[in-house]
Amino acid sequence: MSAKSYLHIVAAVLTAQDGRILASTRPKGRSMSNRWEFPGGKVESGEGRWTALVRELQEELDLTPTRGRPLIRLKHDYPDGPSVDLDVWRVWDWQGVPRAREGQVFDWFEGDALTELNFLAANTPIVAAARLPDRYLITPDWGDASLIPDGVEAAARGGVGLIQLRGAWLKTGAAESWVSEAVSRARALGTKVVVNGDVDLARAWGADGVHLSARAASVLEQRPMPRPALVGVSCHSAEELRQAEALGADFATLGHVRTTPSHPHQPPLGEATFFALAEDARIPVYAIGGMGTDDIPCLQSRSIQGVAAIRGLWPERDKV
Ligand SMILES: Nc1nc2c([nH]c(=O)n2[C@H]2C[C@H](O)[C@@H](COP(=O)(O)OP(=O)(O)OP(=O)(O)O)O2)c(=O)[nH]1
Repeated sequence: MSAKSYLHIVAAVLTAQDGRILASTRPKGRSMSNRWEFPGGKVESGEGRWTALVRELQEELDLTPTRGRPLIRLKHDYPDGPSVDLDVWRVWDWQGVPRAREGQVFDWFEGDALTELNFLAANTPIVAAARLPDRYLITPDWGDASLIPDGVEAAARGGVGLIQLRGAWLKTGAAESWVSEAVSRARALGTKVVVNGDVDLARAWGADGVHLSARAASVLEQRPMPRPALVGVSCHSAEELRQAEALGADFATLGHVRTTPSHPHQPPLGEATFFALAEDARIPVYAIGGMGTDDIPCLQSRSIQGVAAIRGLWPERDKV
């Protein structure tokens, strides 16, 4: 049997300096018209990916992108339409002012507002990737939770866009005040905060979402919090990734990629297995386990969201 053929599509998540993202409708007369999408189109035969993206943005919006990187790549089979291999890029810099050249409607949206638009069916994970940053910090499990708000603020100031609050301290009496302080300081800097494991606490404390273990995710039939809340799942295998996708999770962490002090006796996935699993995933994936910011360029060159880490991202104690 011959392998199914997929149309290679490039699309751009144009991200302005204030963080807003451009989305546009498919023009009348096209398939799936009026649904929202990210600007882009088919790669022509023999054309490079970036060249195709530049051409599509010039044709559709009169813009020339000048800086970008792969964001997410996934395949989708439309039941009554094409099978597409969506190769989506984050673009931060461009020349020109966008103008609709094909009768489409476009606008700039905050990340959360994107979840309210009627996007093409393939785009749910793309919207998740567009909303998520490349660095995901998990708080260390310290006895002294009073350091959490300052640490969270320092990390947010350093550009960490997503933080998971985790640790035994979450169950202590003082936790609520540390969490609400951390959430409000992070939010003021545009950083989101999710709570490890406990959906009720995440809701009660006004966090931006929850991060679940694969085991906790496996007993759920649907997302425990509706969008725009974020739902993440810790995955270690293809099976757990499929489970997270079926649940409608916004993202997964996958690891551990390398041996780490926190898992000294468990064999790591290793980079080859990590990349094989992550590139096959249909939701954004963060590499976890011995990873740091130095790994981000390599991960991004392969359309992987970024890194999740404790040690690799928690600010030095003297900066807290
Ligand atoms: N540009 C773009 N295309 C997307 C996105 N999501 C998604 O499923 N697609 C699909 C829709 C189309 O089947 C294909 C894009 O091809 P295209 O935009 O060149 O298609 P087209 O205008 O020639 O229209 P048609 O052939 O589908 O009628 O990829 C997205 O976010 N942006």
